[in-house]
This record gives sequence, C-alpha cells and structure tokens, in this order.
Amino acid sequence: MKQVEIVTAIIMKDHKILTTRRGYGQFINLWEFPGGKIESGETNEEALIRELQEELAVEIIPEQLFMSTEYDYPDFHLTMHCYVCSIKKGTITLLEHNGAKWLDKDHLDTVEWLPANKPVIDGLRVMLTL
Ligand SMILES: Nc1nc2c([nH]c(=O)n2[C@H]2C[C@H](O)[C@@H](COP(=O)(O)OP(=O)(O)OP(=O)(O)O)O2)c(=O)[nH]1
Ligand SMILES: [Mg+2]
Repeated sequence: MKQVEIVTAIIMKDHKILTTRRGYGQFINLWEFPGGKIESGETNEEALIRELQEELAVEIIPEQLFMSTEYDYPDFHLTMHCYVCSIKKGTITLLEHNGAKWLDKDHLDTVEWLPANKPVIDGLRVMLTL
C-alpha cells in the first residue's frame, strides 16, 4: 500500500478553528486542515511552514503537536500529524482552496471533513470544551 505522510495546521482564533475546502483533485470540496506532504529532508515543522506559505500565504509558527493519526484510504495509507499553529505574519489568502470557515466547538460537524480527520475533530471538541 502506498504510504502518505502529511503535516497539518490547527489555527485558532476566538475559540474557533480554521477549516479550508479542497479546491481540486480526488477529494475536491471536502474540508480539511491546511497542510500537505512532508518532502524528503524536511522536518515536520519545516514542511508545515512551507505548506502554509504555499496554500494560505501566511507565515506560521508550529506551537505544539496536537495529535497524530492514521487512516486507510482505498488507495493509500495516511499518517497525519496535526500541529496547533499561530500566524506570525500575513493575511489568509486562499491560493489552492475554494473556501474557508472558522468553526466553534458546536459547529465542528457542520462541514464534511475528510474521513481521516474524525479523531482530530473529536479531540478538538473536547479541548474546546475544557
Ligand atoms: N492537507 C490535508 N490533507 C489531508 C487532511 N486529511 C486528509 O485525509 N488529508 C489527505 C488528503 C490528501 O490525499 C493527502 C495529502 O494532502 P495534500 O493533498 O494537502 O498534500 P499537498 O498539499 O502536498 O498537495 P499535493 O501536491 O498532493 O496536491 O492527505 C487534512 O486535514 N489536511
Ligand atoms: Mg495541501
């Protein structure tokens, strides 16, 4: 089975979490955390900083690993590392996505997330309730 390893950014503002809608490809119009594949030679943090610059035109600081999770898609096995990040510089600009929303804990389920994200969403709901 093909293995894909990605890093994603959990960006929070006023107790809300940023979600972005995929603008192309196999999972078009499903909601995700911005991010993408780790390239060879990169640390997780370097990959995340590069991806957020490419996708949202912001300079971020990865603050803390929130959760790593695995998921079997029909054609590949995904490993995803999700980091709580803060924005250091820039304004969010959708360069690859076709939508973005800020969701509070009571609205996390109102978008159709990529299936691999379920445990992360469940963990975020708990965290936002504390
Ligand atoms: N970015 C991102 N990808 C996710 C999430 N959940 C999830 O299952 N994925 C899957 C969908 C993709 O098939 C796979 C790779 O992510 P990606 O397509 O963003 O990778 P990338 O930015 O490097 O883009 P590309 O060059 O492959 O187009 O991870 C998520 O929350 N964020
Ligand atoms: Mg991506």
